[in-house]
Amino acid sequence: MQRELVSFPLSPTVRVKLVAAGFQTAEDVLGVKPSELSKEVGISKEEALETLQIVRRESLTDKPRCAGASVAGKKYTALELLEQEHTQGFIITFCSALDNILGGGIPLMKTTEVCGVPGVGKTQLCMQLAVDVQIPECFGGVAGEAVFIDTEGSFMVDRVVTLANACIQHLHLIAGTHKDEEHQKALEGFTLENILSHIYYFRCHDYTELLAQVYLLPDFLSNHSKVQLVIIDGIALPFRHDLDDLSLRTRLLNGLAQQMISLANNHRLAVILTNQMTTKIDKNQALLVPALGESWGHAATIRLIFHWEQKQRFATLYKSPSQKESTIPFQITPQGFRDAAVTASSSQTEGSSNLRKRSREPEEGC
Ligand SMILES: Nc1ncnc2c1ncn2[C@@H]1O[C@H](COP(=O)(O)OP(=O)(O)OP(=O)(O)O)[C@@H](O)[C@H]1O
Repeated sequence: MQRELVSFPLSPTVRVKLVAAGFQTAEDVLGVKPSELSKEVGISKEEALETLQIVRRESLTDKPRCAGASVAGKKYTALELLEQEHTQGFIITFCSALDNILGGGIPLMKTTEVCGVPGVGKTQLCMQLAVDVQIPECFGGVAGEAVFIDTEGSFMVDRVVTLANACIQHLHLIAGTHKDEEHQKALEGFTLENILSHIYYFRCHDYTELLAQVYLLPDFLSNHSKVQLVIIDGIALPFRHDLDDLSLRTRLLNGLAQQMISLANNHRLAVILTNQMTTKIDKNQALLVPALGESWGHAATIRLIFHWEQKQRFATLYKSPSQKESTIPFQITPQGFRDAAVTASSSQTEGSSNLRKRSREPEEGC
């Protein structure tokens, strides 16, 4: 890896400082920790992290190019892409209405952002998915593992235990109707202990820790090849409270979004990001919109918005490259994330989601 640092898309100031400090090639930089780089070069920790992210990302895409198989140059026919789409897995949510509007569940190889007001059920979905991703293949699952990055401290292990036990119980019921060896064998490994030990939990207290964690993920994933789901629960909190420099914030967020997209593609896994809602005043109306601004809206491939309508929770598929915009009701039961109890007004609707500002409604009685 002898690519000169001057050929990387770094800011001119950082480039000059790197060269002045004696860093010439990508190889010189990649072995250095962000805090050391910051000290040695005389740049901020954020700039050091961003520099390492850029160099690392560019170097990764250079590798296949050097091997004579450029990623950029690799061509697929539409038929190959169609086959890829058909073989692409999904992680079921245990809410069949949500799975349906998503085309089968949370897709692997894509980034999905879940936005919503506090208490609407974002973390509940994340914890549910960390369990569901482990469902064995013969039960329609992807038999994977999960990485859970928690910026808000919302992860509750007791709750995961409840969700996991409910899932185990559900699979036992299904296995009762398929009394073959494959299902019985798969169930033997699907224990509470195994489920909990295949959720890798990281707590990040600020955006530096979050960026560092994301920066280290490729190495972690190389050693944990069964990980099929990476969750960042609370993407907005570290960036909304600790960072005043808005242009730096945008650059760091763009870098993070790019990193998550390449993780999803390179490791064939699903990425889930949760985001808060914030109030935007538009034509004298207060609207609830996802935090982090409009440019962040392009970061994830799929965007779901969870919201309340009176006493009912709803999920709106707001953005998807392949599925139409739809709204479905859901509920959080003691067993986990589930379909809403059927009522006349809670059937699937297209489009229109009322995301206007309104005070938080009380819980549904479940
Ligand atoms: N055992 C349970 N039984 C029923 N509902 C539950 C249970 N545990 C949690 N809930 C529901 O889930 C809600 C919390 O949802 P969650 O933590 O996912 O919110 P969130 O959207 O992530 O909010 P925040 O942005 O504050 O993290 C609770 O208010 C409650 O309604």
